[in-house]
Amino acid sequence: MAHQSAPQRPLVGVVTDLKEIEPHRFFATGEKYLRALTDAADVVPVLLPLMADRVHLQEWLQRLDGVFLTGAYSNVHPRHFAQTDEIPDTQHDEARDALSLDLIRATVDAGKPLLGVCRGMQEMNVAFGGSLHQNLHLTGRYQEHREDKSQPLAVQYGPAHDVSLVPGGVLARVTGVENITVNSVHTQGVDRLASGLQVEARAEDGLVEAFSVEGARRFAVGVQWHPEWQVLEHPQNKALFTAFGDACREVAAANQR
Ligand SMILES: N[C@@H](CCC(=O)NCCCC(=O)O)C(=O)O
Repeated sequence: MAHQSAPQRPLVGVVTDLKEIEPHRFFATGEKYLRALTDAADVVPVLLPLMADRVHLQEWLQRLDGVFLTGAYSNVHPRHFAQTDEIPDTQHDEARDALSLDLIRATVDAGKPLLGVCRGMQEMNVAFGGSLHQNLHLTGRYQEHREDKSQPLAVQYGPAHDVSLVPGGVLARVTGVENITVNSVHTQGVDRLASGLQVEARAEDGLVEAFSVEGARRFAVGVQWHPEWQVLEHPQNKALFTAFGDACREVAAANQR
């Protein structure tokens, strides 16, 4: 009897971060993202090392069924979206910028699903020509969006504010609700939204908290909050990961035909 290959869960590329752990450099990512991908999206995460100088994007994209962009304490370097000088004492990760920004455009061009969280959402906006506020709290226009680092993680990633979902939008359809209470762990935020991005959610202060990519052939969404945090305890966040996983399953099934 011919061997019937078991249905295989989609493979999803996860962009890593550069970590200096003396005396070496590592490419790493947060466990909570990987567990949300396995437990809520039901996909198999594959870490993508920050080796834009060694690996052609298409070598990955031809084999991946989707791409996931994690959050990170580092910030997108302002040279990618503004002429303003680098703000002193800001953590950057230029190796991640070098991979992520090109990978975002290539992923959407290839019609592969894309989900960006926090820094990943900010990268999507920059990758398509948008800009970021480098210090939301200094603009005088927004509520506090930073976490209190003196608090336990459960508080830092706990409920912080509500976001209103755009009626009829992707997130409204996926979650089935009009508002979500989200966590907030970010210093930067969307200033100019890139053309071609559709607002999906806003905070009470008007800050863009989520968008989708207009014209993307598959699911392509960025959210400023952290839906991966205790994802199974938050139905809307689980629905977001499930929708991303479903889009990746469509790609995987098409590739198996
Ligand atoms: N550095 C950016 C993005 C914030 C972000 O992604 N925070 C995540 C913290 C660590 C984690 O949960 O992975 C900003 O400050 O706006």
